[in-house]
Amino acid sequence: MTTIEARGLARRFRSGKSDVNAVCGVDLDVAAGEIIGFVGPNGAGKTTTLRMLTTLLRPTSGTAHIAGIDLVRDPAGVRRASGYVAQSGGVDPNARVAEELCLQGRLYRLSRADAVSRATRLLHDFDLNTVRDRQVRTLSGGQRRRMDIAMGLMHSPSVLFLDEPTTGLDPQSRGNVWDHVRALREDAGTTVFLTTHYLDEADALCDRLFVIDHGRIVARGTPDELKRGISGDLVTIEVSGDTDAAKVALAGRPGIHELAVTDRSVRLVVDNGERAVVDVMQALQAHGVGMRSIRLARPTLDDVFLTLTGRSLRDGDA
Ligand SMILES: Nc1ncnc2c1ncn2[C@@H]1O[C@H](COP(=O)(O)OP(=O)(O)OP(=O)(O)O)[C@@H](O)[C@H]1O
Repeated sequence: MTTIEARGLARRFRSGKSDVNAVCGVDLDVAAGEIIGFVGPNGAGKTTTLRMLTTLLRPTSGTAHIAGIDLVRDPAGVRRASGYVAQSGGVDPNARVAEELCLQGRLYRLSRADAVSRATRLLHDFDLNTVRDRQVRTLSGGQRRRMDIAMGLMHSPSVLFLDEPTTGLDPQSRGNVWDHVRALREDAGTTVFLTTHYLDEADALCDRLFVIDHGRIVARGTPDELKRGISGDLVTIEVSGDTDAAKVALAGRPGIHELAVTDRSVRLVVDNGERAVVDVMQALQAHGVGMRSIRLARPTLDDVFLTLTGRSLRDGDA
């Protein structure tokens, strides 16, 4: 089932005398239970797209449905079906954690009893029980971010939008937030659509990525598909015998784009690394060529990003 569907979604801003086309006709299809990463350099149009999908900003043109509900015709319905966690959560720093969660539930018209029971569940799920009576301003960065996410989940939305959920967190807290995001999908089948500036996060956490640049989607696919789309995988084989014999064994095999022989090793650029490793081992064995080691390397998402946008995400940050 498609949970997020957008067609030709666009937003233009008037800036002085000129127009800024922040988002220029974005199509999105996200299935229920997917974790989607929305990545792009600074100013690419991520936040503007997210603000449209969460009804905070009206599209200039295009349509979108969230959980089957029309964004423009029924924005209140979309807000009931989805949760949004902004970059800086709008929580009162002096409020107490459990009380603030209950208040959020009441804003979504949960009964008092339902709000308490939902808050109790989320405090448990997000490891916040020990800080339930603390003031929000006393929380650590990771606790604070987990609380922001819990706030977005009080009304049990089927879709959760997260704007840079781990920015500024230390590696351990980031890993912890990832675990909680994964658990949302495992336990409740929640669809998660997140923006991130961390390509390792996109790689480790997301099922699929949409790469946006200059307001347009320039690539989409699983992290592996995107990496493969760049240049193929790299297989390096160290042979114990004659490298020329290895070359004869491997030349012209399907899926191998490039074959280079050095002193003791053979270097291949291949379509699909896993498949090629098996194929290469069989071919060498069949030709009686001994092998010391075989190594598979993939282009990183940084390579993908650089190729697609001409910028590294890190440059963008700088
Ligand atoms: N209210 C506005 N008025 C004029 N231009 C705007 C407005 N909001 C955004 N823009 C412009 O639209 C473009 C897209 O901005 P957006 O904030 O969506 O990018 P982003 O991908 O979220 O960037 P970042 O990674 O820096 O948060 C930018 O050129 C930005 O300057």
